[in-house]
Amino acid sequence: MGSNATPEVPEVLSLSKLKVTLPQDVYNHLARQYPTSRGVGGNVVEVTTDLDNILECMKTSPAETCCRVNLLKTSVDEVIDALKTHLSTKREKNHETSPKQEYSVQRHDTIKDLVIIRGLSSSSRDDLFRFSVPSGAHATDKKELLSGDVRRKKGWPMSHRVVIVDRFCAEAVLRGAHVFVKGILCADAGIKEEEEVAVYAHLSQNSRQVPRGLLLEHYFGKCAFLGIGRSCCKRSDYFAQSTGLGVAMVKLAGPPQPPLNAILVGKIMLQNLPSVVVAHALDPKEGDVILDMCCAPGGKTAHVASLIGNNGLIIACDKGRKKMTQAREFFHSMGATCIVPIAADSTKLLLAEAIDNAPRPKDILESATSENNDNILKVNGFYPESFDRILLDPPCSALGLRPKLQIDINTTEELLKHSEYQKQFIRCAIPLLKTGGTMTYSTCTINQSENEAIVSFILSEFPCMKLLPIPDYLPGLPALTGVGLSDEERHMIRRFDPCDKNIDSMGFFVAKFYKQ
Ligand SMILES: C[S@@+](CC[C@H](N)C(=O)[O-])C[C@H]1O[C@@H](n2cnc3c(N)ncnc32)[C@H](O)[C@@H]1O
Repeated sequence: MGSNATPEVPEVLSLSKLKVTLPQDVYNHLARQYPTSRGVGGNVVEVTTDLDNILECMKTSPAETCCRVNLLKTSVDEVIDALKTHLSTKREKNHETSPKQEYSVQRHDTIKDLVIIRGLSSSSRDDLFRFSVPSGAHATDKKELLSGDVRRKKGWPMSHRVVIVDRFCAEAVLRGAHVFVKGILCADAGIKEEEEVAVYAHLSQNSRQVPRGLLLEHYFGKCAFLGIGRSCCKRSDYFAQSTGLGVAMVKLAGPPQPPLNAILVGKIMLQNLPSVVVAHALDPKEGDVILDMCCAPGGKTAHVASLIGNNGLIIACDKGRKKMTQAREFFHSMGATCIVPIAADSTKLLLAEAIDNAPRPKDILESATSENNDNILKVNGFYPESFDRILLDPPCSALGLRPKLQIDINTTEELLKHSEYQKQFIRCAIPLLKTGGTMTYSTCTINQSENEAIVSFILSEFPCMKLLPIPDYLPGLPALTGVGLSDEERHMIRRFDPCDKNIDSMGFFVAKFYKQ
């Protein structure tokens, strides 16, 4: 930098001041999809929304935590009792109460295996940014920090030393995780074990990288305040170790998240509400032969097994072999014995035209072997008309996931590529489905071209496929207008907006089809 250049200063923001942005053409593409209101139908309510509201809500986690109860191992009542006891017990040793956060634990109004946990204090603690928190026993020795006016001018707190984490770590923290050392990029000098620190998320601008281990005075990036935590080790250990806890979060700038780590393992699964809606929309029956085409990490597959009490056959497929070995472990931990994991490209699972006496899925599995001694069967595919139900939850732009502090999509073409890939799964799924069978399609994106436009594609390209109404007891909004779906069709679908005041959840889409 030349001597006349303005010295760089970091951009230090509170979560409420942070704006999640999109490249202009992506913004325009999405903004065109959002009319100002949608109709009312069943338990579906009218909503006025726009893309800016959605982007604003994306920064924080949903205020409610959803625990899906694994009915294979426990009951909803047992889970509610255990969660109430757990959340009312002091956890000072783990730094998790200061002051103690109260939570309500309730059965969901209409979904039989869902328990909702909600923090009872104000939903957001962005005010912490002003550092009005009283200095506790572990507060920083302020004298050490008051040395520089520079520090104040740069916008760093005078009351706490600072730790800056990468974005992925930051998003996990806003969902209730602690900071693991490998997520820490930069920290003030002199941080001691047990010291209270202010934690920030680094948001890279123009792909600007921050080398791990940087001292705070050398940091000039853009960052947002996440909350206050207690350091689990001294500063040098952050960067000397590759695993372990770096900072235990004490107060979050976003909605409080209940501490549920390692609680009721195998008996509950933390899932977002719309993800729970998917298996209920599929409505599996005992004895069904079901294909889950994109199953990893496996939350929805395990849910389907829970709903049929292991009485049926679920073939769970994902392209990644490693993902499938992990999914197999997960299914085992959930007691989901009716799931057979396979690793394959689901867009290529369709074998030749229907043949007389074609082997059924069960026969194909019985004659398959595992190539790598990892119990993942090698299967080349299945014959047409093989499955009673198909669950298709394909890769998508994930523009509904929360919290999201930054969006990685650069062009509209990237969005359009997702929908082309989704169509490949559909072209394979429909012949594999039995006549009279049903298919549930879901994504975790708000992008209409991967949602409503895919429904239109299925209805126009495959006359054998009809939309089926998702039952009224399952919450959600109707589909967007603009891609030729009738009002009746839009109300058969469930869409979830991140900014919906009635269901504070992530962006999601679920549609169900019948093959006639
Ligand atoms: C949205 S995720 C599925 C999440 C999963 N249904 C759940 O609830 O845990 C999409 C998955 O599709 C997988 N995938 C991508 N391309 C695939 C392909 N051609 N065949 C099978 N799986 C694929 C990815 O590996 C990823 O795990």
